[in-house]
Amino acid sequence: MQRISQLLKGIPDFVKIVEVGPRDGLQNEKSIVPTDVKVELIKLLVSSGLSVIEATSFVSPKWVPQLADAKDVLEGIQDVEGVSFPVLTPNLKGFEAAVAAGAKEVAVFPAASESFSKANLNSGIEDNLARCRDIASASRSYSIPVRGYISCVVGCPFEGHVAQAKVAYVAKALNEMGCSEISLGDTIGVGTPGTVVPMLEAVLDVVPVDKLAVHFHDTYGQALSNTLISLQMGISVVDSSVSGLGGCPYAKGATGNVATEDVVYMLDGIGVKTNVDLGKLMQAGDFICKHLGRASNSRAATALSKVKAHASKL
Ligand SMILES: CC(C)(COP(=O)([O-])OP(=O)([O-])OC[C@H]1O[C@@H](n2cnc3c(N)ncnc32)[C@H](O)[C@@H]1OP(=O)([O-])[O-])[C@@H](O)C(=O)NCCC(=O)NCCSC(=O)C[C@@](C)(O)CC(=O)[O-]
Repeated sequence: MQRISQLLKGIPDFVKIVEVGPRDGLQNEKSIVPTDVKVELIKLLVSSGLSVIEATSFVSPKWVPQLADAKDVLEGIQDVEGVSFPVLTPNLKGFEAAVAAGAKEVAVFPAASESFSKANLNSGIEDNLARCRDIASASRSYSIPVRGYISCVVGCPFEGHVAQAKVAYVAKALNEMGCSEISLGDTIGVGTPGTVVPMLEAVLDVVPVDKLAVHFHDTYGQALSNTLISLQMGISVVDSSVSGLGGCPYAKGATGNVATEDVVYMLDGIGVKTNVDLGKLMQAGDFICKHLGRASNSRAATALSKVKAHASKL
């Protein structure tokens, strides 16, 4: 027991979970999910206790048709108080539309890989950072916090391994432009603690730990190990997606983010507070999985549902 507490010593007492299911989770779904289903999903997630839920993106509907209803989604949750609903904005056009629709927090999303940046945003890293700076500067006049994502922090579907120095370069740029939080994304889920730790060390040299978040996709089943090692390095913000929804259009077979239910189950198990009720979170997961007609990718939710079904038969 003594040994275990030694190993868990560096882990923060409280972890903020940033739920990205309604955005990252749904953005690649082929069939358009109706706006009222998205709104209901967000409200169910709110009732589980989550304090930050990324609601949608103000991107080109030609690039991401699934999120073409961004304005309507924000309208549907405008009466919900006490929760942050950041939205993705790739350029000033998206930023202005988001502000007009009532967004109170936005996120920019450069990549650490040139090829991924071009595929995802039709612009290279430097051009994209210039757009992020424009958004960061516009946001100051509205007092709107800007979150910065970095995609491909350990691997890129086009270029393979991504150098830590490139990630640190983009992280430093986002920090200098005033981003309130910088989320490090293993977009295609190829990282292991062997690649994640050196990447985090390089970023921690240029950005304070309390500004960092981690964003792991679970393609190779490494997301929980990568999350735990990041917490051991002092990071206290974790992005995750209810039921592990999501994928990446540029990497065949890439899966969604680590499931929020699995993160909450692990954190509950090691005594770290999240203020998220796992049972209510599972109801949100059930709701969206039923709508999509598929099983949950959360191992914890699947196991707990089976235990519950078995108990109800006794
Ligand atoms: C950046 C652009 C817009 C450039 O796309 P572009 O085609 O180069 O844009 P453009 O400036 O040439 O304009 C072309 C058309 O798009 C319109 N347009 C231009 N901007 C907007 C906007 N904001 N909202 C709505 N419409 C817009 C613009 O008005 C014009 O309309 P038209 O005259 O042809 O009718 C495009 O590439 C785009 O929308 N990309 C977004 C892709 C995306 O959302 N990817 C998924 C999110 S990233 C991610 O998931 C990774 C992350 C963050 O989760 C981290 C991780 O997992 O690791």
